Amino acid sequence: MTAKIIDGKAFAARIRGAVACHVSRTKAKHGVTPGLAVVLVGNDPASEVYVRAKHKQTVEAGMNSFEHRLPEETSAADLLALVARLNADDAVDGILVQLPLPAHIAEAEVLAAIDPAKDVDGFHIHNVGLLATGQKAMVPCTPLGCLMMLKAEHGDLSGLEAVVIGRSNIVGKPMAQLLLSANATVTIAHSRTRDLKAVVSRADIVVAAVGRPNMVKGDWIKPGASVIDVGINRIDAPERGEGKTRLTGDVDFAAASAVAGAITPVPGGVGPMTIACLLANTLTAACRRHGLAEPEELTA
Ligand SMILES: Nc1nc2c(c(=O)[nH]1)N[C@@H](CN(C=O)c1ccc(C(=O)N[C@@H](CCC(=O)O)C(=O)O)cc1)CN2
Repeated sequence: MTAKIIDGKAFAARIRGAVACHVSRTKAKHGVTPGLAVVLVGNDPASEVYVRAKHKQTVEAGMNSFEHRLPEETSAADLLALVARLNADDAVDGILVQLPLPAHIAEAEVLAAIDPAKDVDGFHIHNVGLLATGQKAMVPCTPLGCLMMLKAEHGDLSGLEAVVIGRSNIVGKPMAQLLLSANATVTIAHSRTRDLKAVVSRADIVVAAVGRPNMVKGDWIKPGASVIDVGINRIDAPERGEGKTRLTGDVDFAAASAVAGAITPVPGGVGPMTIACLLANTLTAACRRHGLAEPEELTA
């Protein structure tokens, strides 16, 4: 079997289009322009790229973008003071603090300071709890994007065997909760899982989010399974010239795509969905804050 390649770039473009449509309606009918505030502390080059892309795509969707760039040496107190101002700012519907933060700032304390209603990352413990108990929450962007792709592939996920490899708070755990809410039978595998190959090979859905290049082998995949590769690993690429690098996922793409039914590539798979879902979450947060109908097709 040769797998269908799930085109995350095209999927994300469709979501951004749907967000833009909703935004133009909320502006015209209700005079509400959703606003997203993104906070970047320091100069991490990858974070710079993501924050620039967030600003551009937010503006393209017709929303207000408020960018806050703070120096590396910013104190936790100053960052918390900015978060408090954004919480109180009525023009701001969504707040995102770009991760990772510099080592001297405790991430958990900053995430806990964000108003849960504006927590478009879905990382606040309040939203984590709502998601875990099957209630309406702000859902983390990357798992939300993965769920959208899986629903587009399968329709109903009821009864399917899903294996999530990785137990991070940002991807693995919320992904498992979403799959469970969609009535899949869910296993979370991790670094201590015994016989990972056996666990993965019974899955109809594999979500790999471990951050280890090409860890999931082609002969682990059940024929016809859907494989969602969340890993974005930069590795050396001497074949491209001296000192060159390239991105690769957590899955051995060439081998897995000969067996799977559908698979996401890296780059161009899950990555672009993360920002598209951030825009969707910002619109959802704005609708909830202003008592407007939510864009059902853009939520979990
Ligand atoms: N507060 C947050 N911080 C971080 C998150 C997050 O969801 N919230 N996720 C990641 C970074 N990220 C968005 O912030 C992100 C990562 C990757 C992509 C993406 O489109 N990747 C492309 C490849 C890009 C490249 O060439 O480098 C792809 O996979 O095709 C978008 C957003 C960590 N921090």
